[in-house]
Amino acid sequence: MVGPAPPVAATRVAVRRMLQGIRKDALVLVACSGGADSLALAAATAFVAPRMGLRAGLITIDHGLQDGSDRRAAAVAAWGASVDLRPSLVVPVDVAGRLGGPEAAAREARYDALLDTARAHDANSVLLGHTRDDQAETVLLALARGAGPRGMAAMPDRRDVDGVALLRPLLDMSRDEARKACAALGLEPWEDPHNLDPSYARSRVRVSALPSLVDALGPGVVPNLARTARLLAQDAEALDVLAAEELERSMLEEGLSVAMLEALLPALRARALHSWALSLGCSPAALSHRHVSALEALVTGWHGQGAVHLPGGIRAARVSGVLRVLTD
Ligand SMILES: Nc1ncnc2c1ncn2[C@@H]1O[C@H](COP(=O)(O)OP(=O)(O)OP(=O)(O)O)[C@@H](O)[C@H]1O
Repeated sequence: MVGPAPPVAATRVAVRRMLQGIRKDALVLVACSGGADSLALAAATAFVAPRMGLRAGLITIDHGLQDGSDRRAAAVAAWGASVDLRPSLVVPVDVAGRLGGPEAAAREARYDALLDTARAHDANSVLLGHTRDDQAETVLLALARGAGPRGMAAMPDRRDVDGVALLRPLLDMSRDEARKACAALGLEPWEDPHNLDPSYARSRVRVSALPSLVDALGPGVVPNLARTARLLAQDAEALDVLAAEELERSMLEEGLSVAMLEALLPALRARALHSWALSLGCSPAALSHRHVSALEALVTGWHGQGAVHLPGGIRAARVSGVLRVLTD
């Protein structure tokens, strides 16, 4: 008997590994845009899940940003149903009115919709098709933007958000393998025109910056960037735990103790202030390192007495030795 083509087998092994340990009675949803990565992922899940006694469905988000996006989403969902991924759902989202740039807004709307839909269908996990190439691109982009270790830290292969696990089985695979898996299965992935549109920084990284680095330094660049991202994620996790403890210690009834924050190592201080801003209700997509730097300047006294404007109309100021939110 002839087995599946190697890239198809690799996607199935990756999905099987990820799904081990998933509760049998719950539903698994594959987030599928119709692109090569998530199509290969969905095909592997359709094959593997029933053999593991799991129920698997598909969800495709219609961001409504391109003409015909509703028809494409319907076609993806129809394909899902045809391979017995059920339910196979189209979920439209409203990207307008979200904070941040268009990419960040679409991402935030997408994740909200994925998590809400998972909860509504009693799914305990959502599978995402990110690959090693996505990791490498993210690191490079974050490096170029000066985002710091937090921005360069790898996407984890598992993240739990209020009872729903976001799982990324293909993180050790390349995009090329995903494409080959689709080709071997006779699937025709959709090419998102945004992925090639040079007005998006991520597209420029994907189409020219990363390939130039590979040309100059060899193919090891992509896995090495992905490895860097994993190492940074480990460091970031450790620092986040320490920063959370320091933030708690700095919390006084009237606000955050400036003296306590001032005594912290800069890496912990920046993280503690970032978490504080999030706890005030700032959207993660809109909160940038500039906001955190401005808060740090307040703490270290470089900002004078003025208030710092945070996303969402929140104003923070240093008043009598504490940082606190100003209300109008
Ligand atoms: N419109 C969508 N509907 C459902 N899931 C999506 C959608 N867009 C992205 N995703 C999920 O998020 C993952 C990452 O998407 P992103 O757009 O960052 O990467 P991509 O390389 O273009 O992915 P793909 O080739 O799978 O579309 C996808 O693999 C998929 O699991």
